[in-house]
Amino acid sequence: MTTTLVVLDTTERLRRGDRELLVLARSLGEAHAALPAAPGDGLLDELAGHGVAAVHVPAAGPGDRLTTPAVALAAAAARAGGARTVLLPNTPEAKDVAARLGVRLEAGVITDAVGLDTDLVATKSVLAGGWTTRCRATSPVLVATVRPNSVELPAELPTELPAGADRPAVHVHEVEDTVPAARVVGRTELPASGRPALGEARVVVAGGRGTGGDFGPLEELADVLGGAIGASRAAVDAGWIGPEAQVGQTGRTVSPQLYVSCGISGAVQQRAGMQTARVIVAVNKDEQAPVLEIADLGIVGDLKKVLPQAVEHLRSLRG
Ligand SMILES: Cc1cc2nc3c(=O)[nH]c(=O)nc-3n(C[C@H](O)[C@H](O)[C@H](O)COP(=O)(O)OP(=O)(O)OC[C@H]3O[C@@H](n4cnc5c(N)ncnc54)[C@H](O)[C@@H]3O)c2cc1C
Repeated sequence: MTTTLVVLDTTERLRRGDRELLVLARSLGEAHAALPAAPGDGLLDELAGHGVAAVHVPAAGPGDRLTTPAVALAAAAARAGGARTVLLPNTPEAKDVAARLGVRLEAGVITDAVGLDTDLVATKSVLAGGWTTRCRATSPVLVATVRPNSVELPAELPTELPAGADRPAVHVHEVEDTVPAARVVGRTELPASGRPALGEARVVVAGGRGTGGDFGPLEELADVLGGAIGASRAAVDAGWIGPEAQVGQTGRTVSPQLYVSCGISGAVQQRAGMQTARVIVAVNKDEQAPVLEIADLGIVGDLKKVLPQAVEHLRSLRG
């Protein structure tokens, strides 16, 4: 049975994106996980529930160094476990780890995957989302970063140790990390919005110049749907919303189940960040807007009228 190593950056609970990687790893064979520090029993139980056979941790925590500790650990864990595939999230930090890990393991690296089949053929959305391609590494080891919301999760998600199951074996690695690295000199917490993180949200409601700067109706819709708020660059440049909300070529890439585009024309740079959404709903008052070419459902109308109606309808459906 081949082994797949999943590189996670949590030591507490699994997030949805972590679970997707673990489900994908199990579909390929035996799953191992690399964690930045020793996990608590709760996390070990969750990992056991996902069928993880072994957990790899460093003898010393990551300290204030960026990237290189994770690379050193993942390389040691991949070698020790004989991993054929290493899976990581699709975050900028994890892509940085993936690139360096590819060098260390002499592995082919595939980023932005939206699927990976049992023959290790990855599906990618490329050229600003205009093409879907399939590719495969010719090296013995594959390192891949996978976009969130690419893997269907089972309806029942294990959160505790299944009856009769053992906790995964924990392997501690003395990793030598002598490579020069950037150091963390300070941290600023983003204010909590109560909404899911944009990169992992299953629903994204995004606004552009057409909002005129009023994101209130979008926030109401996002809250009814349990979604995150995104934005076009025009909205960010206008100062209506922070840059962390920007979706597109120079912003975040999102791949939610549902992307509701509101008052966004659908320029190619915006599409680059959202075209792999499973369902795209666009609200635009211009029936010629390019976004309507890629929308599964297009609503031609003023978002200030359409969105409150949608919110009212959704609320009435939920009683
Ligand atoms: C190098 C580069 C990188 C870029 N990166 C990004 C990026 O990462 N993300 C990004 O988004 N853009 C990016 N852009 C900018 C991109 O080209 C567009 O300029 C931008 O996406 C336009 O934003 P918008 O659709 O909100 O605004 P507009 O293009 O002005 O569109 C506004 C839309 O709102 C509609 N509208 C107006 N009023 C209403 C209303 N009341 N109700 C409903 N609809 C209404 C209009 O019909 C129109 O379609 C980049 C550009 C460059 C050159």
